Amino acid sequence: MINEPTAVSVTSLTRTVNRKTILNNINFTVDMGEVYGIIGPNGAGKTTTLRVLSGIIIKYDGKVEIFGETPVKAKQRGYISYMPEDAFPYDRLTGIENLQFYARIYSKGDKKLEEDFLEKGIKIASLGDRIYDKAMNFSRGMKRRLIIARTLMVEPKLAILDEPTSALDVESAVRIRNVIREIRGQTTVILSSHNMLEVEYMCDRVLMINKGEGIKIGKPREIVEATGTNNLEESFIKLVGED
Ligand SMILES: Nc1ncnc2c1ncn2[C@@H]1O[C@H](COP(=O)(O)OP(=O)(O)OP(=O)(O)O)[C@@H](O)[C@H]1O
Repeated sequence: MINEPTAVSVTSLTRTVNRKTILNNINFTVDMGEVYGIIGPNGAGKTTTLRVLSGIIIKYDGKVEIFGETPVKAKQRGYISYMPEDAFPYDRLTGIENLQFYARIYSKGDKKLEEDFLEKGIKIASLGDRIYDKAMNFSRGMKRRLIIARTLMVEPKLAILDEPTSALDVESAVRIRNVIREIRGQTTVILSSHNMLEVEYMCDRVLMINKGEGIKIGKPREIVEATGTNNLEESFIKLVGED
């Protein structure tokens, strides 16, 4: 069982590519079981931050610890389940075959665990009988639900979701937001979004970033109150304007 109070700690994270600073001295910590949002406009550095946390980008300055390990070590230990923004299912497999494939890999021969993962995945995907259909016949929202299910069903210590609800219709986005809210407290989740309004609903705390720099950290309601605005979107505009 998970005991550590701090799941993720990021200190002075800086990434420079071809002399261009993409992330500039980013600092934040994520508590166990928290749903943490990294929010900012296009090009702010959200995906880069998540790719560092996932152990995919290994060239950076600063210190990043995931359950006390480097991201690469945490990935090797199977602590992290990462959903890239452009993740897609295997089109030629049915929905359930997609889930079975991952359940088998992550359960490492433990049949009972494999069944548990699959059962959980079916529930999260909530595709009804369509789960027996080939993924190529799914709508964008159905595909995303399948990918989210695949990411979360394996009960990772840390789930990293890049723009989990982007480009989805209202119904699919609401379903996914509810899934994320439901796992709050059980799984530590870090997600990115440029939809600041939905983040208010999903996240315990947020890190606002703009042009590679952290501009505010806090609970959505506290940020809104401190900035004297009506919502996070207005807060962001006010904070960036004051920059
Ligand atoms: N390997 C790279 N080489 C050069 N520039 C890069 C590289 N990776 C990212 N960038 C630039 O760094 C900035 C941040 O990119 P990133 O993808 O992290 O932003 P983002 O906040 O996720 O944006 P979006 O919401 O559009 O996905 C962008 O200006 C991007 O073009």
